[in-house]
Amino acid sequence: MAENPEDDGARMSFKDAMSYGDYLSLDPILGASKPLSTAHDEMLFIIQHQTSELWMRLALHELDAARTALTRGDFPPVFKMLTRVARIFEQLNNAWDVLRTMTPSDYTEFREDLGQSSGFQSHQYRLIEYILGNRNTAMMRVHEHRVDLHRMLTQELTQPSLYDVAVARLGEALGRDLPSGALDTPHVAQPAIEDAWAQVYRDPEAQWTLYELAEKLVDLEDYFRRWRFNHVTTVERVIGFKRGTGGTSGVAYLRRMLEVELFPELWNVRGQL
Ligand code: HEM
Ligand SMILES: N[C@@H](CC(=O)c1ccccc1NC=O)C(=O)O
Repeated sequence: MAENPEDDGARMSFKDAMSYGDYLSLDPILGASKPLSTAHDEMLFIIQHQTSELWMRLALHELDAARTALTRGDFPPVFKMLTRVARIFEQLNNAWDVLRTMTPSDYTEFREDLGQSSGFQSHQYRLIEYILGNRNTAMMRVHEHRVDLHRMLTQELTQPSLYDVAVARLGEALGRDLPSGALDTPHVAQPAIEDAWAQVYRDPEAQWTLYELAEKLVDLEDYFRRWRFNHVTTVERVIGFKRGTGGTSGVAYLRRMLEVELFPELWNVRGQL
């Protein structure tokens, strides 16, 4: 006889109680995948982006809380949250395997329907970059028509980045005065910061907590770089060297973005150990 979960005590009526779908707001979530064309692969394209945005939402939640904890010098939760963010990026990196099943022929069927929309206009992606310290304000203009989103980005730039806060903790622990940099420009490598990290790496036992923080940040950037690399490789595979719908040169633009370093001193220091 087939199993009837009711016999095992499962609640079967949700007329008067919150159900799974209620709790997760599945009606709006699932109702939001709305292909514009009849092309079979457009659903894949939409779901891929929507799930990415949900994971980015979680990454932002974690990064913001990590920054708050790091500001008060509470390291253990910071480590836990940064590990989770690296795992989220790993998840996003693995997701490219699904999207790669879409060929150029499949994509061409609906690319025109995308108009001039592009991932370039993802405000959450930009917020992640801003919170990590890559604060290129030129990227904000595409959000001018959305006052609420523009305000979120502007508000992010009023706070020190996660990396700025990490450097502040580093300076404190070593008793050194380290440069703090501007809030509204991308972080630029500073020899004094590199030297401070070098002190940590030369004697990890003496500053174990900062050593662990440094490695968590490197790990995070490592996964982030892999995301950028997977993106540009997928883009080349699917649209070759066509211009992007967002108006950039496409692959050439994305290749330049591969050169962006979030925590440059942490990479540079490796050469001097
Ligand atoms: C077939 C799949 C994809 C293609 C052909 C593609 C293409 C492009 C191109 C050409 C650009 C440059 C901007 C432009 O001119 O449009 C771009 C930027 C971007 N795309 Fe994609 N993309 C794809 C999938 C994805 C996915 C799955 C995401 C995940 C959310 C994503 C997120 C982004 C982001 C965040 C940018 C801005 C990058 C930056 O400014 O550094 N893309 N994409
Ligand atoms: N920039 C892409 C279009 C694209 O990928 C896209 C379009 C709308 C929403 C998300 C997108 N994904 C990433 O850029 C292209 O040029 O084909």
